Amino acid sequence: MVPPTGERSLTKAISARALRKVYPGTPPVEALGGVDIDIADNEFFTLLGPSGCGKTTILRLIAGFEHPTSGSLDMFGQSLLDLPPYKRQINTVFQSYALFPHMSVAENIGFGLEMLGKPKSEIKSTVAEMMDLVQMSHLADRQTSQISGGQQQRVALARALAPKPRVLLLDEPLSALDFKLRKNMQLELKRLQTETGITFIFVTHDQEEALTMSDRIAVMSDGAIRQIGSPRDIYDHPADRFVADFIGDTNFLPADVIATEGERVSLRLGSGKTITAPARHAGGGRVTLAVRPEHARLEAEDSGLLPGVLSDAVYFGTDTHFHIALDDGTAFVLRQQNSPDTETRFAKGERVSVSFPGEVAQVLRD
Ligand SMILES: Nc1ncnc2c1ncn2[C@@H]1O[C@H](COP(=O)(O)OP(=O)(O)OP(=O)(O)O)[C@@H](O)[C@H]1O
Repeated sequence: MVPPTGERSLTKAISARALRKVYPGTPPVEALGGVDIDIADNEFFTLLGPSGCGKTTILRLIAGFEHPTSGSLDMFGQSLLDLPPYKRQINTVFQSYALFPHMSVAENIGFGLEMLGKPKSEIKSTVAEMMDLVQMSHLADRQTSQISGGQQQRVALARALAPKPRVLLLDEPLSALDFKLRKNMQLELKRLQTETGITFIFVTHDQEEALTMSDRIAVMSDGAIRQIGSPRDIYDHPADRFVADFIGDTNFLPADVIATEGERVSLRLGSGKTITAPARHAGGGRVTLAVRPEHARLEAEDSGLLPGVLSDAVYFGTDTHFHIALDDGTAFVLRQQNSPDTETRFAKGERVSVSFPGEVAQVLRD
């Protein structure tokens, strides 16, 4: 049976400690430099980062296609390291769906179960259940060479889910789909994860995909994890400059700490004006402030925090992006939502200023 849906349990599906992988070669490549991760049972967990940061290596270690150089890797409390891939109760969905083109949808979905030697009646009922789950029952007898890319993706998912793995690994499974289909499949994947209760570990370099689907995200760079948290946590409270830059758009402003009081700091901005902001990282001196474009306001020259010149205003339908060349030499982008009664108060070339509440400014360590 498919595991029951419901509250995510705190059982650890996957737990890695000091997980390190060096690929041999001249010179050897350290793909993972000692990573700690805990992924909860029934969690939609995403590994997010730029190309080459080590995401796929983590999946390959979990699947058993590669062996770690050092460190531990457990699944539901038991070490995976001496278990061959076929004994791991883990399945993988690849970017290339790797379907058999001359087999029907139903035959493709049942293939893994046949290989496992399951009885015919069980295969039949599981295949029917899986086709229903991915809404492909109406195309059961169609060859997979004669269905669309999005439909092939559904079949690949159904085939991977059919043996009821405890953990499903998904390596950029949506990247071959066009924009609209990808959006639909994002919702679909989240639904499948919730309905089956299977732990999904999803790899992507697309931050929007990660934000919309995941319970938690691990942001990676250079074989290390920079931050693990909920999408909101990572967007609103990036741990460092890399995360703030990689997730969404951010303005970076230089500032000097002039006083620290408990968890708040007073900062002097490039314009000489001061603000108070929450400080999650101790330390004084020069810091970087990160301010999201949608958290700032455009104001008249004298009333805001940072004066400058409005260099461009780009209309995007739902919102307008204002580009401001600040007097201290920093470029700032500010985003304002449009509504039928929004009127642009400022013209290009006009002197303006930028304001934001201290609460929304993130004080970053570099
Ligand atoms: N078999 C291999 N032999 C040698 N180096 C490898 C091997 N596989 C991966 N690497 C290197 O290890 C590093 C991490 O690769 P990995 O495939 O895990 O990254 P990734 O984050 O999944 O990247 P992408 O998004 O491009 O798939 C890269 O520098 C890559 O070149």
